Amino acid sequence: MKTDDISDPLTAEHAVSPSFTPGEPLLTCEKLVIGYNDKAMLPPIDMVIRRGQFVAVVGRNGSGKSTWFKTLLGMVAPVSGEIRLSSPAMRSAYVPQTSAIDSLLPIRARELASWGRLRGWSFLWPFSRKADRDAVEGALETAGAKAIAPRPYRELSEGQKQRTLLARLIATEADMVLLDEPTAAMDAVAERETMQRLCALARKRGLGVVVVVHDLEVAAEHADTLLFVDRETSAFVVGDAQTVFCHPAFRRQYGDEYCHRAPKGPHRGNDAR
Ligand SMILES: Nc1ncnc2c1ncn2[C@@H]1O[C@H](COP(=O)(O)OP(=O)(O)OP(=O)(O)O)[C@@H](O)[C@H]1O
Repeated sequence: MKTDDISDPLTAEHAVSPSFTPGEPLLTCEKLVIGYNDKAMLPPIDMVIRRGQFVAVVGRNGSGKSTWFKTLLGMVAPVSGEIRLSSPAMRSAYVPQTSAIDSLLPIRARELASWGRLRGWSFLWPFSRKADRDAVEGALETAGAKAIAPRPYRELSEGQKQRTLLARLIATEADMVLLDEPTAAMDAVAERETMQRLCALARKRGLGVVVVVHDLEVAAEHADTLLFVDRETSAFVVGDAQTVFCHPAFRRQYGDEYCHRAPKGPHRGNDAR
């Protein structure tokens, strides 16, 4: 697929939220303290994740990025503070850093993507509804995984597996998606395409998209909001690339170079609207 074509599938009939209000809050962290065994890892976090927002989370290894994700998802209890959802019906989906999917499982990429549609007892009749089948096909297309859909998951490269997991995530039709280093195993072209797809999910479907990414250039180019976490200086900095890259805590870790090159002014991601 050519880079220019990437966002096209999102305008088609698979759109999740035909009408949404960009900027509407999805999830609010209020004085949220994350950590394990009642021990705070970072200062209290105050932040709102909104519809249409694309947040890139950056920070050194072990700074607490995955722990924050797991806390948002209810997998780790907060030390203190609150996580408020906009409504009880608000749904989030997650792609973890390393997939726990057994690589020996005899399943094809399309079937794995269809797991995104499983709810309640629907595992008893997972492929019976046309709406589900259409959503899976749309998700495979959006994730750039159509061509690999018939192939056994275990035979895919790590980058292709990540695309399949992205398709499963899109198939969930969640309001907010959290992805922990989804492009770690991808080449530069696949990484760029994936980031553009995530941008389009935020802009055109109104999802709140939060992605952990280690490539700072990629983060600045695609996200409209950056979030920098740093345990050494107890920093949790949210803002545009300029704000984050020029923050003293960030410069202490990564040097001044990023600050000098940071795009000026509010950045709305790379997806032309
Ligand atoms: N279950 C746990 N119990 C106690 N400490 C943990 C647990 N899981 C992770 N940690 C510790 O919490 C700290 C933050 O880990 P976390 O995985 O959130 O960092 P990260 O920023 O996502 O790192 P990376 O970039 O390497 O993925 C690390 O010191 C880690 O060892």
